[in-house]
Amino acid sequence: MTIGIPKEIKNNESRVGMTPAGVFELTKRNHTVYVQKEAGEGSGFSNLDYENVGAIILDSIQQVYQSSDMIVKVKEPIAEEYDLIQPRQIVFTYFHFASSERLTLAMLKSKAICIAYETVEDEDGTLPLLTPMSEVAGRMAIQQGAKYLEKPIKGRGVLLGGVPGVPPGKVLVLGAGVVGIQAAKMAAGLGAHVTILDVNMKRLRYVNDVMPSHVVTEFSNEFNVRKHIQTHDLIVGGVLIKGAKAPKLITKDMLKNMRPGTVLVDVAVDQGGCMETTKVTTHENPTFIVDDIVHYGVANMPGAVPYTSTLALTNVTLPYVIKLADKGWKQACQDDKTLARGLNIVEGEVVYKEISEAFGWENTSVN
Ligand SMILES: NC(=O)C1=CN([C@@H]2O[C@H](COP(=O)(O)OP(=O)(O)OC[C@H]3O[C@@H](n4cnc5c(N)ncnc54)[C@H](O)[C@@H]3O)[C@@H](O)[C@H]2O)C=CC1
Ligand SMILES: CC(=O)C(=O)O
Ligand SMILES: [Mg+2]
Repeated sequence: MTIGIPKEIKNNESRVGMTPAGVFELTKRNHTVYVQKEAGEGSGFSNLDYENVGAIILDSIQQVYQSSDMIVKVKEPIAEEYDLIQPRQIVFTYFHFASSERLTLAMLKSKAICIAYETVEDEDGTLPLLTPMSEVAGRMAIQQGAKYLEKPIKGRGVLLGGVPGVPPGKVLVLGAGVVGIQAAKMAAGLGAHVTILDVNMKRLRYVNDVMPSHVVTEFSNEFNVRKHIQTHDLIVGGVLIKGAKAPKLITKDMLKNMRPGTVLVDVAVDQGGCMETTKVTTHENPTFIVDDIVHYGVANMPGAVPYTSTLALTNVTLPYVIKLADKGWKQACQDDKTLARGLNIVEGEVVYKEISEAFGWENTSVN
């Protein structure tokens, strides 16, 4: 198979879809790998690093898309990339379709096979290709939140860890999944008081077992959310309903009950956000203010730490890339149900029901 690795063009996205180690595994199996010039630079990989393991470097993104049966990348295609995608081309990347009707329509029109990292799902319901990036984003949420709590950038002016004689800051984490647990762990490590909410009692029991006593679990319901937003300095949104739009746990009317300078880091922004006033932002311009509340809505948080994130992502994607390359998508998905759950759009048809539901569509195909 021919496999193409384009350079990411989303704002401040420095990850790349494959490392030289991944290319090595594919060329060893007689696949051809095209890498766009400088695609790996932001993650510390030169053109020569790729050439040394048998990749062919192409000058332009157009050449990569035109030459490849399968595109392996990181982020969802952005508007400039829509027309590059070819009918029956496999595109293996994050898509987050439920948050963008425009992207969904463009991919339907392309007649490509869109396999979304974020819905590849193991038998036990875990998401092996989302997990490492959620680990990164959960940890980063506290780093970012701590920074935006500083007064010069309109935060409340609270030091999360406090100091001797002064109580620590308070962090509220919505969702005790991968993002939530990593955020709670980082916040607890800084000495902050942490409250973590989920609707899944198994997750809360687990958190209660493994976290120190200044991480307190509570069931997630509107009453508890309304109560805690009044007293917490930093609120991290990490809820997910697989493949679907995130539920809005913090509505606009609730902002007036928060103290000015409270910081909201809505990590779930890529699935539409779990806070009503969330908007997608970029690393260049990560925050905005609504009713004196600081909002952070970067949808590619791990893109800012590519040296860590590219390795963490490609560690988990490579085994599936190899299966797709060796067998083609149909056979690979027949043989591996985990991978098959990643199929979102196939040649003009939505094959993942939460996506059609997100837009209220009954008909799932275009002609
Ligand atoms: N902005 C970014 O750069 C990144 C965003 N993400 C996003 O972060 C989100 C969370 O991802 P993960 O932690 O991996 O998901 P996960 O599936 O591990 O955890 C989600 C948790 O939300 C809980 N939940 C569902 N409804 C809830 C409710 N009403 N109240 C409280 N909890 C509720 C679930 O029970 C689950 O424990 C996803 O949308 C993911 O795409 C992940 C990585 C990077
Ligand atoms: C998961 C995701 O959207 C990201 O890593 O950017
Ligand atoms: Mg994202």
